[in-house]
Amino acid sequence: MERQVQRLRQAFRSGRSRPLRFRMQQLEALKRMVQEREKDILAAIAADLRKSELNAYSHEVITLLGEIDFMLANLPELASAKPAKKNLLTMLDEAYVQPEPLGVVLIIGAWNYPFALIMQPLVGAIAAGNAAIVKPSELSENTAKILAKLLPQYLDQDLYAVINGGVAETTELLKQRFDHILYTGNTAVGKIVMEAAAKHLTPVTLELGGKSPCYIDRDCDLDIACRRITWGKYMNCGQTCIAPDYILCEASLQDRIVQKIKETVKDFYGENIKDSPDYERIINLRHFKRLQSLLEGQKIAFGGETDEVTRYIAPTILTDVDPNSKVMQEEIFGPILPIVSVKNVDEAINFINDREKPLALYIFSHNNKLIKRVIDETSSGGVTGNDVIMHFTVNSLPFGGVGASGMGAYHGKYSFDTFSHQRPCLLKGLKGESVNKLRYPPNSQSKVGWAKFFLLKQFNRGGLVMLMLACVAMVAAMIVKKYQALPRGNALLASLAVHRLRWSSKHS
Ligand SMILES: NC(=O)C1=CN([C@@H]2O[C@H](COP(=O)(O)OP(=O)(O)OC[C@H]3O[C@@H](n4cnc5c(N)ncnc54)[C@H](O)[C@@H]3O)[C@@H](O)[C@H]2O)C=CC1
Ligand SMILES: CCCCCCCCCC(=O)O
Repeated sequence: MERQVQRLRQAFRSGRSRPLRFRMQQLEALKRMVQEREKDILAAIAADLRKSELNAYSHEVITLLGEIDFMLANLPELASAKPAKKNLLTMLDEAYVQPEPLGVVLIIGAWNYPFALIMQPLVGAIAAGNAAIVKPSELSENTAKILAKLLPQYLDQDLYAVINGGVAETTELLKQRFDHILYTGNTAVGKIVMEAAAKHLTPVTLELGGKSPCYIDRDCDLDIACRRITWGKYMNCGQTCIAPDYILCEASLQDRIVQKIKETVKDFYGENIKDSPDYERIINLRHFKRLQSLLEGQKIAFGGETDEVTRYIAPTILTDVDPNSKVMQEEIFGPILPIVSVKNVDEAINFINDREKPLALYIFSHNNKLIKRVIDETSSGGVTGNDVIMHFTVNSLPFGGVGASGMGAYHGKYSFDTFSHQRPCLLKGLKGESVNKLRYPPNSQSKVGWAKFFLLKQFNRGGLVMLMLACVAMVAAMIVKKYQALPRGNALLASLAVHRLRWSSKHS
C-alpha cells in the first residue's frame, strides 16, 4: 500500500494532474465510463441492494452526471485566481487567491449508495487537480468490484487507484500519509479515521449519519407531507443517510399520519410489497438483526413483517414511541418510522436541541414563518422545508453534517473547494524601500502611527480617486524636486503625512 501511495505521489509531483485540459479530459472519461458501462454499473448496484436498474439510475447516476457536467462547465472559473482586495501598503502589488490541488487524497465510501458515494467525491478530487485513491465499501462488494474494474480502464492509472478491502485493508491504508481524507460512513468509524488522519495532520471531511427529525405542523397538507415522507423514508429501504429518521408531531395528528402513509405505501409498492421492484432489501444479516431488535417492545401501527432469508423488512410505523427507547437512541437506517408526540413546536425545537446535531432536518407546514423559526432555533447539516432528501440534489448547496453528523461539505463548488487549498498570493516589486523602512527596526511611536495608517485606513471610491490624484501630484513634485536632492521617499511620505495627520486625529 505504501508503494501504491508513493506511486500516486510521484505522478502528482510530475504536475500531470494540474493542467485544466487534463482534468477536463479525465472528467469526460468518467462521464464516458458511466454512459458506456451503464448496464454493468446498474447491475452491480442492483445485486448489492436488490435495487431495480431504474432506481439505481435515479438514485446514483443522475446526480453524478449532473455533478460531472457542473464541473466541466465551471472548472475554468473555479480554478481561476481570484483578485483580492488590497490595503494601502500593497496598493501597487498583485494580490490574489489561487486554488491549488492538495496532493494525494483518499476517498472512503459507504455501502448504501455505493457508486455515488465514491464517484461524486472523486469528481471533486479530479476537478481540483489531485491524485486520488478510492476505497469502496466491502459490504457492497459488487459495486466495489465494478469500480476496481472500470476506473483503471478510463482514468490515468498512475494518478487514480481503487483499493478494495475491509477493516484490515482500510486500517493499513489509513497509516499512509494523505493530503486529505473524505470519509462517508458511521460516526464510530469516523472517529477512527480522524484519529489516523491526525497522526499526519491530514485534514478530513467526515460525511456521517445521525437521526434526522421530521416535524409535521398541525397547519399542513397532510396528504402531501405523508406522500413525500413515505418516498424519502422507504427509498433504498430506509438506508439513506438523510432519510427522515423519526416524526415529531402533536398527538392528535398521529393516527391520520399513519393512515395516510399506509395508503401511500400501497400506492407506491402495491398490495404485495415484497414483489415491488421499487422496494429494496437490507444490506446484510447484521443490519437486518439490528433493525429487528429495534422493533422489540414497540407499538407497531403498520408493517413490522420481516423475512430473514431475503432480509426483507416491511415499511413500518411505530406510534407513541418513548423518546428513551432504543429506536430513539441510534440512527435507524432502515424502513422503521417512529412517531414521537410533542405538545407544540416549542417542544419539538427543544427535543431536537436536546440531541446530537442531525445530518438533515425536515419541517412540514403551510406557515413559512414557523419553518424559518425552526431553522433559526436549531442546527443540522442541511434542511429541506416541506419535502425530504431534496437538498441533496441541489449542487449549489453544500452537502455535509455539523457536530456529530460530520464536518466539511461537498457537491458542486464545495467539492472543488474541499479538495483545494485556497492559496493567498501577494506579488510585490523590489522598489519602495523608503516606505518599507517604516516596518523595519528600530521601531518608534511614529512608525506605529504610520503602520496603523497604512494598514487600517479604509478608502471609499472617492477617497481612492483623491489619493491617486495626490500620488500623481507627488510624482510630479518629486520630478521637480529631483535636483534639490530631496530623497524620493521623503517627498512621498511628506505628502502622505497630510492624509495621515487628518486620519490619526480621528483615530487616536
Ligand atoms: N453523510 C453522508 O453523506 C452519508 C452518511 N452515511 C452514514 O454512514 C452510515 C452507514 O455506513 P456504514 O455502515 O458505516 O458503512 P460501511 O460499513 O460501508 O463503512 C464505511 C467505510 O468505512 C470502512 N470501515 C469500516 N470499519 C472500519 C474500521 N474499523 N476502520 C477503518 N475503516 C473502516 C469500510 O470499509 C467502508 O469503506 C450511516 O450512519 C449513514 O448515515 C451514509 C451515506 C452518506
Ligand atoms: C432523486 C433522488 C436522489 C436521492 C439520492 C439520495 C442520496 C442520499 C445520500 C446517501 O445516503 O448517500
